Amino acid sequence: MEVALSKKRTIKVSAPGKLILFGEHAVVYGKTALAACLTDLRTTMSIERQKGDSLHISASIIGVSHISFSISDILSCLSNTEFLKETRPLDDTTVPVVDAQVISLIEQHVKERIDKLNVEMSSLSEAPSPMTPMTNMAKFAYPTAEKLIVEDSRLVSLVAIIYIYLYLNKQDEKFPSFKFSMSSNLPIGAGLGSSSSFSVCLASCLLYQRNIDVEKNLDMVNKWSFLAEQLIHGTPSGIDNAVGTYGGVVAFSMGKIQRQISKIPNLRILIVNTKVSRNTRVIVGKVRTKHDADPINMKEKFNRIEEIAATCIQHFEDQEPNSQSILSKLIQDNHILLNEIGAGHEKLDQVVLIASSLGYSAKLTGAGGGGCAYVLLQDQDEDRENVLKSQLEKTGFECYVSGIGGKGIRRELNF
Ligand SMILES: Nc1ncnc2c1ncn2[C@@H]1O[C@H](COP(=O)(O)OP(=O)(O)OP(=O)(O)O)[C@@H](O)[C@H]1O
Ligand SMILES: C[C@@](O)(CCO)CC(=O)[O-]
Repeated sequence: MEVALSKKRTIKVSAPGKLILFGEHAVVYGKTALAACLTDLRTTMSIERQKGDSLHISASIIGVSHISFSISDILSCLSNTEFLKETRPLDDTTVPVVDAQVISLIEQHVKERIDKLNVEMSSLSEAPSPMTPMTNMAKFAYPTAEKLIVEDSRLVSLVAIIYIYLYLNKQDEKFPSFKFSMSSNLPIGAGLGSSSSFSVCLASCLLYQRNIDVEKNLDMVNKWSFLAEQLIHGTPSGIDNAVGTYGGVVAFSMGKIQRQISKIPNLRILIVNTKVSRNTRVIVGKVRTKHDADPINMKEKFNRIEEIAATCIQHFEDQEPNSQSILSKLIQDNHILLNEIGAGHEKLDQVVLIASSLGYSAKLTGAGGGGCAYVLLQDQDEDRENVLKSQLEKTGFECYVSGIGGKGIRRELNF
């Protein structure tokens, strides 16, 4: 495989968010889940080659309007590790791994850079801060023996960019200088796969820059985006990045897509954001604690969740003309089970209640604990839908309409 640096100056791609129809959390324990990519909610990223010795990152969506890192500074903070010396040809057999020591050093470097920038900026009166303060100071722990605390939720994305950039370019003598820019119309940390769409874009841009034709090597995108997801989430099942990479509607279990579902009915779905911020890593950890305390009971619930997903897949494949009432029941049952395993939140129940008072079914989607739910809309009853939307919005929720299915990773520039 050709791994020379691309001569193209700018690479631009987009990747979709995802909607888990059935099976979140159970999928982390090897069960089958059903998920679809969100046609109209996407993250876009571009990488531009530039002169010099820096990585410049612009990502207002996560509160970073602009920040730059000197590549030689990053390399010198890793000089006592083996990471840069261990080079392997970049082909589809390379399995990227999370190196806790390297991650820790990069993270420290990122923090120091942010602190330095903040000090510099605060000394300039009236100057806009490059780092918008975030109110939600989520705490993360990496999936290794060595527990690292990252105090700011944007930090992990910067660490992921630097780590995967180094990984994919370390076989060269000279590291290229890039400018990364990203934007998104997905809500962040709301269960719609904002992190996976970011991860898929990051992997694709960096692979394109290595001259790898991403559209012909989706398995590589999936593998490298899974690495970014591990940095952000800890122990993801891989469903989110698989949907973002391959697109469509998929049945996923045991780390891979088992089936692309081609015969999907024309589902009309309303996505409702409770605006309760939460973090997937934390909610997955909470479910894990419950599982470890009572594995038999939790496994039984995961089995029931899997049965729900399997019933839905069967209905889609059989092209049942009257699947609405069956789907409604599956949605209600799955939501109850998600509450029982510890993924619920009172605001999500409020969405379900409002929906059911008007004859609709709804369930949480994604990790839960806040974030989003979806409502299955029915025949075109515009008046009733308008009442539903206005009641949800009056309660303080935000509604989105998006198609499901379609393309995963997509080139946005003809490069
Ligand atoms: N557009 C983006 N650009 C850079 N980083 C992002 C972007 N979107 C998400 N992230 C990273 O992902 C983290 C949020 O991930 P999290 O998994 O909690 O939310 P989610 O992906 O929306 O939810 P879920 O995994 O349940 O679908 C953010 O804190 C940030 O580090
Ligand atoms: C909660 C979860 O099942 C879905 C998050 O979008 C976690 C995962 O599969 O990695």
